[in-house]
Amino acid sequence: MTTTLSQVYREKPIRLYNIIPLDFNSVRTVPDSHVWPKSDDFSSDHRLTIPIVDLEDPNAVKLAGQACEAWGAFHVINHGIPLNLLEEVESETRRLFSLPAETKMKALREPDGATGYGLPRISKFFPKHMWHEGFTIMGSPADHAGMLWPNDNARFCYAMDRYQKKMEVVAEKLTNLILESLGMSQEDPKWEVGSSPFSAALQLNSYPPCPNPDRAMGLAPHTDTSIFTILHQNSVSGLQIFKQGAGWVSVLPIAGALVVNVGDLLHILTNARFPSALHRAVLNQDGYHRLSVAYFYGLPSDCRVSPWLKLLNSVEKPRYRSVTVKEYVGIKSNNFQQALWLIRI
Ligand SMILES: C=C1C[C@]23C[C@@]1(O)CC[C@H]2[C@@]12CCC[C@@](C)(C(=O)O1)[C@H]2[C@@H]3C(=O)O
Ligand SMILES: O=C(O)CCC(=O)C(=O)O
Ligand SMILES: [Fe+2]
Repeated sequence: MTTTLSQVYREKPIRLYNIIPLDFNSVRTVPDSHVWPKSDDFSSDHRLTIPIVDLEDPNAVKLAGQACEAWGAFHVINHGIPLNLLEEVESETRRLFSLPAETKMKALREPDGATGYGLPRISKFFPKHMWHEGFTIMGSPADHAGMLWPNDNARFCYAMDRYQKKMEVVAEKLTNLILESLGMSQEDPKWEVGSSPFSAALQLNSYPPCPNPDRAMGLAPHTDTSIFTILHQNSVSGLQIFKQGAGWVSVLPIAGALVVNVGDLLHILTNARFPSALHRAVLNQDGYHRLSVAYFYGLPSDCRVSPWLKLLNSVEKPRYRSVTVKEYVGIKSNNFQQALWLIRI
């Protein structure tokens, strides 16, 4: 029997304190639980930018490979997602987070669950809470959406379902692009799983206006556990990517473009040639509400990952041992930023 991510999380329950977001509509000051130490510097370099890859450009393969190697991230344009679908998903996301706190609490993620409303899973690793509320969807959003809007969830569900279907197509295109950039073919990866080799999740993120954006954190630094993540952000900036040698770099929104960032699974599969991008979200200084929608393209829990043999030779040896996704998620749930280091050979 295959293990789902929900089953993996069932073994790692999270305390309610680390799931329940603040009632952002009623707070006028930042409570101590959300004030981050002065030593945390949220500034970034605005002069550098991640590359832009145009999927209709004949050079897209080369550019995507270079971007993954140097940045672990890039903007993608001409991706095939209609602008009106991005707008609709954004407006349904806003509608969800604008609900009263007590309504959102009806769809609170279970302590041992994977989906629903709540703080990010990484909250338990930080002494302070984040100025963030999220809603996680895996497959159909109908159950939790029904708890929020018993009679009026069709529009939300339809938008999220349609978005996930279209995103899967973009993710497949990007996978082929990435494989090609590594000199591999679509048949080269031996995923060792059943009929559907991939699994995905959608994360709706909300960063409400904050009375003291210099001392509160939107989303703390982390890498994603995905192969890669495809992010839509609204027109409010906040995303930053850490670049070796340069520090934190802002990823300013480009209308209609999506941000792709390399996750830990691709890091392992490429033997760290495409390193997973360390990123965070800081808060807007001008009191705007920031929203983002992350599509995590990953592999099923029972899938085994190890560096692709085709990328190895007598000089380049595997840096990571073989792990199942389930095992890796388990290691990350306990050790967070040390997870890749803990599976190195
Ligand atoms: C598939 C997933 C990736 C994610 C954990 C999750 O089950 C759903 C939420 C995702 C998210 C979003 C915010 C940052 C992050 C590290 C977290 O705490 O929850 C990611 C998780 C991840 O990539 O590991
Ligand atoms: O909101 C953002 O810009 C980043 C979101 C993110 O990193 C995530 O959902 O994993
Ligand atoms: Fe992320």
